[in-house]
Amino acid sequence: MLLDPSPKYQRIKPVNLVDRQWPSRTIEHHPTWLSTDLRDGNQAIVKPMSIAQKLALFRILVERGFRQIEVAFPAASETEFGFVRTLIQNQEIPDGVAIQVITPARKDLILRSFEATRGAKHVLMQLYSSTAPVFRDVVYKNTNEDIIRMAAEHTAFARITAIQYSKEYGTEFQLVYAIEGFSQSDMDFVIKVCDAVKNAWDSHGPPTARPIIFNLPASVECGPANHYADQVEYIHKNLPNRDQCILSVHVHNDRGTAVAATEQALLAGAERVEGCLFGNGERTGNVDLVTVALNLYSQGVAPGLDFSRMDELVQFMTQVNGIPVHPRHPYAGELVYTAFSGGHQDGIRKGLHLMENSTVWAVPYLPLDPTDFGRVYEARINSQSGKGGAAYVLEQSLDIYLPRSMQMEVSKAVQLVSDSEGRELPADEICTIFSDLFDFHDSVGRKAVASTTGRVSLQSCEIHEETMDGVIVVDQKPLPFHTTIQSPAVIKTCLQTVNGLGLRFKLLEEEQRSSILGFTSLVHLEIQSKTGSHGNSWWGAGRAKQQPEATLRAAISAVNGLLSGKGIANAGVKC
Ligand SMILES: CC(=O)SCCNC(=O)CCNC(=O)[C@H](O)C(C)(C)COP(=O)(O)OP(=O)(O)OC[C@H]1O[C@@H](n2cnc3c(N)ncnc32)[C@H](O)[C@@H]1OP(=O)(O)O
Ligand SMILES: CC(C)C(=O)C(=O)O
Repeated sequence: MLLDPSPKYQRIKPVNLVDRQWPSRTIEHHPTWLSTDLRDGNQAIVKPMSIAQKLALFRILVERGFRQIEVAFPAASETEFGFVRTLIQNQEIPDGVAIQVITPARKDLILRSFEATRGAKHVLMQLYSSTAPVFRDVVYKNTNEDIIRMAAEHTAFARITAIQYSKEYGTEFQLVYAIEGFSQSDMDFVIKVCDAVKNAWDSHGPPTARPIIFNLPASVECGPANHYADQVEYIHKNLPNRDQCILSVHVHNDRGTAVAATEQALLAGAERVEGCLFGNGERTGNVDLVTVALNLYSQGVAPGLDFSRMDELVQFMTQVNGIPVHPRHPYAGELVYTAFSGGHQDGIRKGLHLMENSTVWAVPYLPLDPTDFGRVYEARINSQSGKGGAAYVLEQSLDIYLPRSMQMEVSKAVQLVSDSEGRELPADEICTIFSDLFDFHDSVGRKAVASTTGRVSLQSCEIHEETMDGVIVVDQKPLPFHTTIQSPAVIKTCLQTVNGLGLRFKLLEEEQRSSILGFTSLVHLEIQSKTGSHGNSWWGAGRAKQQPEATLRAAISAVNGLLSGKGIANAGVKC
């Protein structure tokens, strides 16, 4: 790299825009979208798509809501030409969907493009030529006058050809004129070219119902997004007959600001956006239509495109383009609805709980609801995670909702493993850690059933209408019991049964919850010394089809935990 890059790289000269309006506007409606996945996306991949692949993608684009689709560069190859023919001959283009094809301003290629579209209903015929000095001097090696003449002549040729093909095949042709290199051009010169194009189109046939679309690309994004918006606003304000034209933008992502440039251009007066799904396309790609659309969605603006089955789309596009979607890609990446860090997990979990009673999305760290796109929020647990993350995993995996002190104990145990082993802990392992820690008895038997290794276990229990009988084994000695089924009575019976151990247990708290999985009980006991002084406390967890059994299992688990030396130091000595 150069210490001083200024002699090599010249700064783009911003347009002199007086009384700029776009910064204080907001976007209220979605633009007209055009997907160029089958053209710009396809011209920039190692193995361009086959006709079958293009057809599958075309159907997906239609299904996801695109009404304008650039399908090919027909003059490029037999495959491109053949694809357009296939679409038309097989009647693949639904009513209301317009196909776009692109051609350079060269008569033979324009003709070939018209030939490809024979018989289609509504065709957007996109011609392109450049107004940028670097193209004029390096590629065309001509003058500004030549550029204007070239644009006008080829537009006139396209108009005459369009009239002829319309007569023969009933096709409605709409002109799209792309000013290649727009953002590197002088804006007054762009206006001259656009004006010449419009005059050529209008003067070579009767008025057309569909307005000309002027496509204003950042063919190479080489200036800041705000400069691009200024350029678009300049055209918007100064183009003659502005109300008879549509302004379209087509931004590449060379500076990584294609989305910002597109959004700002919409504020500045653009009405139509061309781009690709997930930002495919030449070099750094075209603007990502998924991001632009979902940025609107996140502001409460209906985007007119459907991304509700995001993973399917990612999978399809990855396979057809041979280019993966980055795990952190906005809205679509594998990791964008995932939190590893404790603070984020805590905020998201609290937010999701509050959303159960709210309709306005307000979840910290999650700008949108992943379920809108067929995704779910994932808390993934490593050494950066806190209690909220593990608690969320248990809620999702075991349908178990822990009080704060239990969460803290689980978190300590999880942290011990994840930090010492330097790895992520999968949900199953977290369930096992929890089950082992709190001797979780799940007699419903869904997941993670801890085997009872404690001194106390439940051998049998039978629940009648009002009472419960059974046998608790204490140090291998079976002890029958009989109790009413209310929780305090059940816990009391359990504690009386284990009295023979010579220890005193006191009930501190009990929590119950029912769901389709059964009843879940959490019992918090304190162990007390013979003199009655307070010792540590510990929780037990139990689940069963009937509440009294769940409570009994939880009480036994808590006793076992305390007997094995586990304990939260509450108020006194560790027993
Ligand atoms: C910015 C964009 O993405 S535009 C789309 C670009 N996409 C593609 O190029 C994919 C398909 N392209 C092709 O199949 C071929 O390049 C073709 C059929 C268009 C032309 O092929 P060739 O005749 O072999 O020309 P080649 O590609 O080597 O060079 C381009 C020629 O077109 C000229 N040209 C470039 N842009 C334009 C234009 N907008 N209008 C007219 N001529 C142009 C160049 O000056 C050059 O002319 P030259 O041969 O007199 O120097
Ligand atoms: C020709 C236009 C549409 C284009 O693809 C570009 O300039 O990038």
